[in-house]
Amino acid sequence: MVSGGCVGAEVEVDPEAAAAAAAAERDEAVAPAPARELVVGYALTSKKAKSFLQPKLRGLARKKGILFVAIDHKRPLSDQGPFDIVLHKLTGKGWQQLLEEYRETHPEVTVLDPPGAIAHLLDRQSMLQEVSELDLTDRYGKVRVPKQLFVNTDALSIPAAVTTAGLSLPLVAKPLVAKSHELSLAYDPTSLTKLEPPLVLQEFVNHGGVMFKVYIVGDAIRVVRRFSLPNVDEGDLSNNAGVFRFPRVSCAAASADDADLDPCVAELPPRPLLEILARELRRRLGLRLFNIDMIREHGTRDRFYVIDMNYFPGM
Ligand SMILES: Nc1ncnc2c1ncn2[C@@H]1O[C@H](COP(=O)(O)OP(=O)(O)OP(=O)(O)O)[C@@H](O)[C@H]1O
Ligand SMILES: O=P(O)(O)O[C@H]1[C@H](OP(=O)(O)O)[C@@H](OP(=O)(O)O)[C@@H](O)[C@@H](O)[C@@H]1OP(=O)(O)O
Ligand SMILES: [Mg+2]
Ligand SMILES: [Mg+2]
Repeated sequence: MVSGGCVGAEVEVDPEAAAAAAAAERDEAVAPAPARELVVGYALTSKKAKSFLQPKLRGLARKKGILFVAIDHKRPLSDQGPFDIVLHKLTGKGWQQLLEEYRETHPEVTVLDPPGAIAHLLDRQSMLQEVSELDLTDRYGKVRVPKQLFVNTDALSIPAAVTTAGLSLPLVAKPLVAKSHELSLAYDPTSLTKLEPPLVLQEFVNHGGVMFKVYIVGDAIRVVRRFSLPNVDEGDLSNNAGVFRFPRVSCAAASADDADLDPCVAELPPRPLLEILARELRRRLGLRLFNIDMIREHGTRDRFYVIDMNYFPGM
């Protein structure tokens, strides 16, 4: 290993690492070169390209014969490439149309994922529909969606609409557009009239302040714990009035993987349950690259709720 990051710093060589590097070089020399490079065209914002295409990933990919090539999203894709895979997370209408045309004329290219399927996750009204229809119950647990209501009327009519729909306070108010992360918590009927539709109101489910982020990449599943909002009790309900805004909570939340947590709260959802859920959602949504935010209802072992899904999230 080489220590000292700045130019002119003294370089110290770790003999073990140097030997390993030399061995790897030898292996590379004798290993057969990949038959052909796999070209992955990517259309991402510069922020996303930076967070996703880190040097380590590029290096690993190169070793496996995978090359990442930036796509110019303003030019027809047929004039670029050729690509084996197109990886994208841009939302403009012009881009969507270019991509659809390309999909029709290039069925041999894997587009990750079809724009129509992604659109389903970009709207919080349709986002959780498949989880709700799946209504998964097996011997490992149940997976539900919190009761929710889409609101696109005058804010003054929200309390009545909430009563009619049978939703209980507190409610999490989420902007309809999933790219917006300006969420809030409303404890009382009056604060509901201060919200700004269009939005989705979701019953707040107590879950002990820990959530599970389940990442799905094709057949692979990875789960991590993150801190989340704490439980709300009866006292909080009677003592709090107003709208509590909590923008970008998931970005602020630290990983809860190494924390000293109550095991009943921290236990990861059972793997077989996640496998069925991921397989079914992949099939029903037609997506291969997304994540599911899950919580366990506090005081239960096996009742889970899906509260959010994101296309091509930060991994
Ligand atoms: N129904 C709910 N019950 C309890 N807590 C919730 C509920 N919905 C959201 N939360 C809490 O609020 C956080 C943000 O909600 P959500 O994940 O829907 O927002 P988001 O802005 O789409 O997040 P992301 O950055 O993951 O896209 C969750 O991570 C969780 O801590
Ligand atoms: O950059 P992007 O637009 O993809 O931002 C995504 C972000 O990933 P990044 O870390 O790669 O930026 C993710 O963050 P972490 O959960 O990993 O903290 C997550 O918040 C997604 O919900 C965001 O996607 P969006 O909901 O806005 O589409
Ligand atoms: Mg989320
Ligand atoms: Mg989200």
